[in-house]
Amino acid sequence: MSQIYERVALIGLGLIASSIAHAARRAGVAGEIVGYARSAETRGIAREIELCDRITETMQDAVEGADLVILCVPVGVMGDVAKEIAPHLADGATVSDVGSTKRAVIAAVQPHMPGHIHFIPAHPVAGTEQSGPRSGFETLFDNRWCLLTPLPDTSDAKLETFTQFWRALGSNVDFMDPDHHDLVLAVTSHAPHLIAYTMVGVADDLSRVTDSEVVKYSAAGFRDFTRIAASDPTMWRDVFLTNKDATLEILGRFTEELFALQRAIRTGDGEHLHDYFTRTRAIRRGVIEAGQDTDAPDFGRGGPN
Ligand SMILES: NC(=O)c1ccc[n+]([C@@H]2O[C@H](COP(=O)([O-])OP(=O)(O)OC[C@H]3O[C@@H](n4cnc5c(N)ncnc54)[C@H](O)[C@@H]3O)[C@@H](O)[C@H]2O)c1
Ligand SMILES: O=C(O)C(=O)C[C@]1(C(=O)O)C=C[C@@H](O)C=C1
Repeated sequence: MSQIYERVALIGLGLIASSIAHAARRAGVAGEIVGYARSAETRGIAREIELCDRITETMQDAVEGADLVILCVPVGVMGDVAKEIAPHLADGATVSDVGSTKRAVIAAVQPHMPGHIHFIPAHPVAGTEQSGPRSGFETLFDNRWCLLTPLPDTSDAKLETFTQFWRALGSNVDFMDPDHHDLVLAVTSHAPHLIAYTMVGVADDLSRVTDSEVVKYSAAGFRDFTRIAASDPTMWRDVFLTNKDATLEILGRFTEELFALQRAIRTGDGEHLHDYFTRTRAIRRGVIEAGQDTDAPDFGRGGPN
């Protein structure tokens, strides 16, 4: 793969930035990768593991001369970071982000962007419950979606170059309206995280269920909940505060369905339960048969019942 950007600046050296650094290096798409982290400890780790070609002490030094700048910080501070870097951005640079919500990030960042800058919001739909500069790995984005929510006046040429960048990192790229993005992610990521947090909180509240029992006896479903509930609290606080409407809409619907299932259990309405679980199973199998879940076991094609 050949170089796409001369200098890529990563602001905030956590899971996503460190994965971008590894994947960009693997693909050879950046002439130089420059990183900025606000804490001296993180900068020290980043230097020690040689995460980037250069680690800077200030955001200004990181973005100066960069033709691509990616904001890899929690969504709640995107606006502050955008404001701080704005005067130092190179002429015609592309600025992007990796935030899990898009409408609020656009509202926070766009007003600070000078006219010569091309702001292209992005969301790689790939992650783990880990955080920090050591947690990244080069295959994180392989075969995952990266959703771009370009603004109406985005230059076609800059968008094409940026799309090539994410494809080179291993992602499939798709384009979405920011509000639609936030609604889709509320269903597929944000509400499920809140449900996992709640379920683990409930288990923790039960006096008989000690921490060790939760881990020791957890079946696959609950094990996934505990993994997800170990995700970064700052990141997820910001996700919910910046995707309020869509998350509340989905949680409202979720609660209605949950009450209906609760009622079916109480009244012994096995038919309702069976019909419901049959419908949800068909959805899962449909996804697998359509080839949309590359991680999934082969249940949909004649595997175990
Ligand atoms: N973790 C995931 O699964 C995942 C997946 C896709 C997108 N995202 C998004 O990516 C972004 C980063 O998430 P992450 O998982 O890499 O988090 P992380 O906690 O691993 O890294 C975030 C980094 O930002 C730094 N930071 C926080 N506030 C800052 C500030 N004001 N100025 C400079 N640096 C600051 C933190 O110190 C940390 O190093 C978030 O917006 C998140 O929504 C996360
Ligand atoms: O696998 C995980 O740990 C994740 O939760 C990753 C996940 C997701 O919900 O799929 C979480 C938030 C992101 O914005 C994108 C990806």
